[in-house]
Amino acid sequence: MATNIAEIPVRKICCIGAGYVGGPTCSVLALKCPDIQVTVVDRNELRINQWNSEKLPIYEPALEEIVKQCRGKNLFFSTDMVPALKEADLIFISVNTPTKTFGLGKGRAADLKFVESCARLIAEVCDRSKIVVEKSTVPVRSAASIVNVLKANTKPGVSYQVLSNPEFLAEGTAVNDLTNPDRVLIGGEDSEDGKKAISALSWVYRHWVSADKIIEMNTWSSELSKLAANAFLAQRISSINAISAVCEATGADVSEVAKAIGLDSRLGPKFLQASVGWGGSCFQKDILNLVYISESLNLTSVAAYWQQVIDMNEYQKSRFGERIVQAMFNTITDKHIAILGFAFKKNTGDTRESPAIHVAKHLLEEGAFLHIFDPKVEKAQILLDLDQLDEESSISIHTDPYEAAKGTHALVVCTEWEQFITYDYQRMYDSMLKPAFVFDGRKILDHSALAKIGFHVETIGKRHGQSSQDHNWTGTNGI
Ligand SMILES: NC(=O)C1=CN([C@@H]2O[C@H](COP(=O)(O)OP(=O)(O)OC[C@H]3O[C@@H](n4cnc5c(N)ncnc54)[C@H](O)[C@@H]3O)[C@@H](O)[C@H]2O)C=CC1
Ligand SMILES: O=C(O)[C@H]1O[C@H](OP(=O)(O)OP(=O)(O)OC[C@H]2O[C@@H](n3ccc(=O)[nH]c3=O)[C@H](O)[C@@H]2O)[C@H](O)[C@@H](O)[C@@H]1O
Repeated sequence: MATNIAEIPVRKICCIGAGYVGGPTCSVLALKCPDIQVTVVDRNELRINQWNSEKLPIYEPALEEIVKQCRGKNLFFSTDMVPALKEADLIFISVNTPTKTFGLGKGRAADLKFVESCARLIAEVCDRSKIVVEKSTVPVRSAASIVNVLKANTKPGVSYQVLSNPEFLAEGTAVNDLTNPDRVLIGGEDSEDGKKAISALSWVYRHWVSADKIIEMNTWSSELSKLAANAFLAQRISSINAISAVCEATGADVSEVAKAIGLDSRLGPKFLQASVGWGGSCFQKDILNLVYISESLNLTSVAAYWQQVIDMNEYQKSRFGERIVQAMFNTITDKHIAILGFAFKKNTGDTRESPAIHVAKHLLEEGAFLHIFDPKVEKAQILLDLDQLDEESSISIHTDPYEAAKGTHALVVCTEWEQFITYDYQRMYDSMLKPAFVFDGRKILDHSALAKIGFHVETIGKRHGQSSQDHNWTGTNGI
């Protein structure tokens, strides 16, 4: 007889995918739910070995302590997927959903092959009913495909409920975001079994999240909300970055403009930090996915609107690289440049879609030698990102920022690491070639202090050498 979903108590959870989402999410889940056994499985043996070792595969503040506290008690990492899936009452699918690199939708659509292979494996091995939760970010209506694959391969007497439960954590603050989420979305089928499955997952979150933050909705709304949230966040940064270009051309200061905008309570101050451009594994791929979905639905104006958010980001990254060359007398051939920060943001070692990659490649193409320092990114990763596996001659990777700066013509800040703010820039200046430049792509340094030392300073959204009352510029409209 088929097990009814209503009869499934959640005692054991299995999560497929031990990445930036699966690892931290399940670690916090295990910490907050001592009555639930959580097993994170992955086919990548190296990654699983790292989760079981002293040095975790990813860096996230406070994560190591949680893993150490729960691992071996109610938190397990394993490559042995079949028993973990068979035993679980609830399964999270938390695998990567990258942009397709070939075939229909190449360069834009999300590749769901990993999600589909999880659904196939679940149906093949499980002999009792389960709740399957889509944690990965997926195109709207993906749950329907998962249901189809499960139904077509299900063993007799077994049934599934598929829920959408997108993740909103940001890297570098994952533990805090998971512990204190703004909201938890749970999308499910509008049926009795669907509602029971939603209640079961809701019960898991209720161990530490208050009921008012757990939002139940239809599956498609939940899937689309995730793509929309990322698109809105990236759009805000692209918007302030677009304004930064206007500031540089007019004498306005983007920090002052951002402050003024953010004080409007309807807009709020967050995600208005102008930068060298946004990076990370998800904004680009999720917006491309939204563009592709819109085009597929013949919503061409909608597609063009969101595409512009990406185009503006490309423009910003290129603009910064060009500005470095221009300021250094229009040539950087054979010049030595130190790059401070290679991760896509502070407090992570992740370099996926990092703007630093774009800037570094631009400088290399112009013939510069790069001296790169990042507190958390491994040397091998930087060389891989810059396609420099065989030939290292134009790049040196440093473990000390002062060594990276020594003998260079310029410092280029690509990541907003807090320790960069308090470095001894006089010491760096003394060891550099003159004139010595600073290009602050994150607007984190004290520019007047740097100018006093003798640096030529350039930053985003502000003219070089501009005083706050410089009103001499005359715009093209004569004002
Ligand atoms: N990185 C982030 O901050 C966030 C990511 N997301 C979404 O979460 C999903 C996962 O992202 P990440 O954790 O960053 O990816 P990731 O690449 O770090 O980890 C995914 C893991 O899944 C494993 N995997 C893939 N197919 C598998 C299979 N068939 N069987 C077993 N293991 C398999 C891979 O080996 C990899 O270790 C994506 O859809 C992403 O868009 C959502 C919110 C935040
Ligand atoms: O789906 C995802 O992967 C996640 O994507 C982002 O998180 P993440 O990419 O980890 O980091 P963010 O803090 O959003 O930063 C993204 C990029 O924007 C840049 N940024 C951010 C804020 C800002 O004001 N200016 C700015 O340039 C950051 O430096 C970084 O390069 C979202 O913030 C998460 O909610 C979401 O879950």
